[in-house]
Amino acid sequence: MSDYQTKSGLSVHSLLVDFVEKEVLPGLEVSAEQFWSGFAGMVAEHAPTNASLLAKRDAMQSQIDDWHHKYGPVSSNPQGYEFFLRDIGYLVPEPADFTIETGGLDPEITTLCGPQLVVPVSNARYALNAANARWGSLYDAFYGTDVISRQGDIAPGKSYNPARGAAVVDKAASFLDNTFPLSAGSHRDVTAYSVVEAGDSASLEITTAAGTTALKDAAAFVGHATNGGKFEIVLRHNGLHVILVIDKGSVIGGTHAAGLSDVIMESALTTIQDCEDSVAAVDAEDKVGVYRNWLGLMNGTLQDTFEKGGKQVTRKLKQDGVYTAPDGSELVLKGRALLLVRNVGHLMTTDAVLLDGKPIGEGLMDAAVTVLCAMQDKVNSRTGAVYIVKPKMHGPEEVAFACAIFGSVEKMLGLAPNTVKIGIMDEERRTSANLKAAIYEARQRVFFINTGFLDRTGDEIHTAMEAGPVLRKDEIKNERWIASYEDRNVLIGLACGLSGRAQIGKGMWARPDDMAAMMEAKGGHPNSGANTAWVPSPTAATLHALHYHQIDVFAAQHRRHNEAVPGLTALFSMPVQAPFALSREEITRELENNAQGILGYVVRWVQQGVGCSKVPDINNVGLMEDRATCRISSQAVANWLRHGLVSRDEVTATFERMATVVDKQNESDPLYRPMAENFQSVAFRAALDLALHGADQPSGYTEPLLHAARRKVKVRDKS
Ligand SMILES: CC(=O)SCCNC(=O)CCNC(=O)[C@H](O)C(C)(C)COP(=O)(O)OP(=O)(O)OC[C@H]1O[C@@H](n2cnc3c(N)ncnc32)[C@H](O)[C@@H]1OP(=O)(O)O
Ligand SMILES: O=CC(=O)O
Ligand SMILES: [Mg+2]
Repeated sequence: MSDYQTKSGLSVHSLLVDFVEKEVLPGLEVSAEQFWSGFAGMVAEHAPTNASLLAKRDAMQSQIDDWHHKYGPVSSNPQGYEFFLRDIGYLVPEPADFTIETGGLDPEITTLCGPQLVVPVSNARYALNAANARWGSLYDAFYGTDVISRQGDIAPGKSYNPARGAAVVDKAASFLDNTFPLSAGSHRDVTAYSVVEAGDSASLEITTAAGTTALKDAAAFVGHATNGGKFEIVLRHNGLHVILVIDKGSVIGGTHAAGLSDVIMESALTTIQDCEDSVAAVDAEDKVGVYRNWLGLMNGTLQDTFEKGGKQVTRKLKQDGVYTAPDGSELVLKGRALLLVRNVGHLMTTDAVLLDGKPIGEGLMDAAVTVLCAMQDKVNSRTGAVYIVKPKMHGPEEVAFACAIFGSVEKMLGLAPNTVKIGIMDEERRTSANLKAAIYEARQRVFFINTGFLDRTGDEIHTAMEAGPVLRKDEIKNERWIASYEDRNVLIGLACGLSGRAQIGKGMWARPDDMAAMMEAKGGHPNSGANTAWVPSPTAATLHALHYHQIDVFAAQHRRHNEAVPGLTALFSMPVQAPFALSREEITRELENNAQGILGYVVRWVQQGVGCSKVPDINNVGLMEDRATCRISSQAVANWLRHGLVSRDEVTATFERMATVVDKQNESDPLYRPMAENFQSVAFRAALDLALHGADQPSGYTEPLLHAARRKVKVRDKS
């Protein structure tokens, strides 16, 4: 029996047909006929444009390659380079000043500022955790990370260390003193937090050894409730809630004079459920798995049962919190982050659906199916909006194309125009260089712009592949081009009126265990005028939330409003280095570092379908690796190969050597198959090919090789 069924002229994999017809459509006022015929129409309409946009990327890249062959690096003639880019249509005319017009957005997007968590939606356990990461324990975040020293008396140890606990309570008290100062004294000395009712209103009374005091800003007290025997006091600052949990019966509360057992922070205001770079979804089976989780997040039914700490745990979406406001009215606090979904970009195709026997654009399918699932939204947007984050678009034309796709989806599903909002990832060079025009194309539906600096770095290397050898990957980050890219994004966003209307976001913190360093670095994000920034985990969200109490983002945006936007010369200033500026040892070490990262990431992707992993670098620092970070490493090696800093044999030998290191790192994983035993294995070959053939990959993307390898392994494992 064929795996495919004919639906309005498309061949659709039965797994997708069943999912759509049996799991998504029931309960919606969309018939199967309406969905498939609408989908077939939109695929037929958009497939040719999709193909021509991809062809244009390749054509422009080869023109840029030719320019470098003729003139060398950009620095040889910056004005000539810019002129050339205009001439080939890479740079387009800037539109006149305008203000975005998007309506119907939730406050988490427009008026609240806070962390944005990203999670692979394919992993239900993590996806649920990420949705629930709206609220996080500050005590746990302090205790469990290096924001409090892990050395000496306050080291964590195997069981609870009361000295570390005391350091946690002390640090939390400092946060409370800075954010919710008392009229007299310190939160450190509080012996009782009590809600006192007087007539129709209630107030927060605070007692210290010196007597009775209160919050300096009495209006910061916004609610209270008794939940499961714990008394909870809700405070608000910069729009974000903080909950003081009073529980004298608990281990921690029992040691605190006022019984303060935790401080719960409003943490991930928004969470991106990712169908893209943190996910390995290569066929109909995988894609349906991804969509099923997204559906469950939308209709509130997703749950996952797993073992943790020797116990079976079932994780579900959190309910909203209900409190009593000081005036006696009800205060409802949303239990979950506002969920956004990242679709894939315009590049890849999927054989889950065939048109004339050929795979269709995966982005077309993602748009249709993720929006259809979102029509079952019972727990997410209060305005009925659907938030799609669209990655890897090259320039305004591709943004306009994404908007046209969303428009077609709205039409086929009977949704009002502009129900589907777009988050523009500024992560390809042509988008950065034409950002104002790109935002203009989406002005009626844009809900965020953000700097995906990881993909952006990969694209920078790939675009300038022929210009000369690139710097080491950590050095690239410190160059002027990236500072100007970050600044341009904020300043152009402000000029287009995003302040108070949409998010201006910053990128990922890719060292998930280095939270002290994150706290140093990420304060710069709100301070630069970004109202959100990506974090890799719920704990990171709770910690990064502290920054939004320290910094008033709208004031920062106001401060920057009239700052001049850096010009294109700075944006195109990525240097190339003299071929022999590095010692042999430095070259070998960098090559080893890249090889280890690529292998460590790719092997789990290909063998196990894990799209995002924590992989140790050469200094044994755990790095979040996804397709974007892998793009950087593979493009960096490909570039050095192209310019003769390393030879093909050297690259191969290094990958073989590092395979042994990666095998050792994974030795406790029962599902892992060592690579050093067989250098012809699919995983090893895929990793090596990403480097050896990196220069030939479209825009330097990793997914074509990764998908092909994973599909091979899936077929082999099944047979
Ligand atoms: C360039 C880009 O596109 S960046 C965007 C794509 N990247 C991402 O989405 C990164 C998301 N982060 C992750 O996937 C993970 O944090 C990783 C892979 C980096 C590390 O994962 P692990 O090695 O499993 O982390 P670790 O063991 O420290 O922590 C696991 C715990 O943290 C939770 N956790 C970790 N990351 C997340 C997350 N992003 N969302 C929700 N929960 C998370 C897990 O649920 C788990 O808790 P549980 O046992 O209660 O379920
Ligand atoms: O998607 C994010 C990036 O940095 O790339
Ligand atoms: Mg990216």
